[in-house]
Amino acid sequence: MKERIRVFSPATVANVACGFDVLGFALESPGDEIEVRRRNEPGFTVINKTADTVFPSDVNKNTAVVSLKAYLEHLGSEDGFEITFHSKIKPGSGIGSSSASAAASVFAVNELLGRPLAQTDLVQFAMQGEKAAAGVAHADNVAPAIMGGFVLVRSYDPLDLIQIPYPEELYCTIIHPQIEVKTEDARKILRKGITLKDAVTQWGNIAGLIAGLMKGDYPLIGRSLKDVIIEPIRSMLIPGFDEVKEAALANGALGASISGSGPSMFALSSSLETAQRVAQAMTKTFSQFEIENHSYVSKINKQGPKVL
Ligand SMILES: Nc1ncnc2c1ncn2[C@@H]1O[C@H](COP(=O)(O)OP(=O)(O)OP(=O)(O)O)[C@@H](O)[C@H]1O
Ligand SMILES: N[C@@H](CCO)C(=O)O
Repeated sequence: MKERIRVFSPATVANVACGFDVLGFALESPGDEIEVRRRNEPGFTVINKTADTVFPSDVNKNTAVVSLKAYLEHLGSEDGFEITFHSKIKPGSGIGSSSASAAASVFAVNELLGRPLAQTDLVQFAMQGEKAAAGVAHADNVAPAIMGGFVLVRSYDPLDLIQIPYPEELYCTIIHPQIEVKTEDARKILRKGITLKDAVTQWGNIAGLIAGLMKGDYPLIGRSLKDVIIEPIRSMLIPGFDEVKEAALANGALGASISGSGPSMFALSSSLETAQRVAQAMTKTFSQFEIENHSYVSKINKQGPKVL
């Protein structure tokens, strides 16, 4: 039996504008890179070998360990593991930093143990990591991180995850301003109730987005990438949000919104060239607000985590 394994686990964009808590997709890059080694005794250790990223090494708080414990408990295993982080998405970035780690550890150990569980069945354990990080076991980051592509959380109870086909030539631009927004905090500011009018608009858009992805209908995707419920509130935490979004649309993006709970913003485009132009325009606009930021342009990740 193998004693160690090194894996990559992808960043993810949750919500995708109109799909709060129910839709997300995975990116080819960036992601977390971890090595998992079986210990000779029970228990867990976390080693941070990243250059400058700070995240909890406390095994009760790190999402990689919390999710792994839930997975091992399910298997009735008392094995212990050492987890070494070689690279890490910045926590609080809005591109699924906590979920990439949660997905990475359960995927890695499931591989080490000879795949006792199907990949989709790992999502429920990674959700426990999200609960530790955000206070809520939302699945819209961990499900795409583990399954790849676009994943719809049709239901939480029972958990019903649907992979949504999408056009091959879809590219994502991410702009990450150097401010931190914790998901836990960004959830507390949301209104608890919504009007029927907003609900009708929102479910029209989420249905339109799913249909647009499945049909490869770019104009429909663009018309549907709208959020009248969450974005108007959370965008107040992102200086320059309206201008940066406008810059993305003016440069050919199909649509743009907040990635997860922010502060990162995402835009979808129908070609690499457009996605790169959109990245330049968004980053330039953020800079006008004197906010340091960096951008990523990525294809959609098809497979989820991979063994390195
Ligand atoms: N392995 C880990 N990686 C990153 N953050 C972690 C990890 N373990 C625990 N955390 C905690 O999770 C929180 C960051 O998660 P949070 O959901 O707020 O941000 P995110 O995952 O980058 O964003 P989003 O979920 O909006 O995409 C921080 O409080 C951090 O301390
Ligand atoms: N659906 C979650 C995603 C966090 O990345 C939220 O918006 O709070």
